Amino acid sequence: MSGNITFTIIKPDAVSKNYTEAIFEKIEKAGFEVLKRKDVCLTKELAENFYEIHKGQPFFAGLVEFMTSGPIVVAALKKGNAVEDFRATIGKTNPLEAAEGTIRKVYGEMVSRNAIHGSDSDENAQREIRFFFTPEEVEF
Ligand SMILES: Nc1ncnc2c1ncn2[C@@H]1O[C@H](COP(=O)(O)OP(=O)(O)OP(=O)(O)O)[C@@H](O)[C@H]1O
Repeated sequence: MSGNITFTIIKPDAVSKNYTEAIFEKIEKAGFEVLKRKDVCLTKELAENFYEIHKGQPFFAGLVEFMTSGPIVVAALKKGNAVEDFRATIGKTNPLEAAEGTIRKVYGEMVSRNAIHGSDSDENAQREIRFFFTPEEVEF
């Protein structure tokens, strides 16, 4: 059975264009409760750890550079079937292929600047929440 918590990052492209509040409005309209959010600046080392699964991909260095190029906003979200539902809400990785009305379609530019991240499994949602929040911050 799938869990009711997922994790998101508003990426530097969206934050620098002041899309953050509009994106959170869209997230809440889609039925998600924002349990906790905070502003973060990733170091190169943290970004490399967060995306370690993509180490070796041709886009890895660019991804790390992009994710460290400015502030991000991270958040834990709650809704039934959270992971799957949130990935439907944000749309496909490439904004050019994302469905109309999805967050990446509306706010993303291209695959390397796609505005938002959403966890791809319950296990990764927990890992990513622990990566960014202290245990005290996520006593939901
Ligand atoms: N071919 C690519 N070129 C450039 N960047 C890419 C490419 N594929 C993926 N990325 C970047 O790496 C991130 C992680 O890729 P992944 O395949 O995990 O996609 P995702 O699960 O949809 O995205 P995210 O993990 O950010 O929610 C993408 O969000 C995107 O920013």
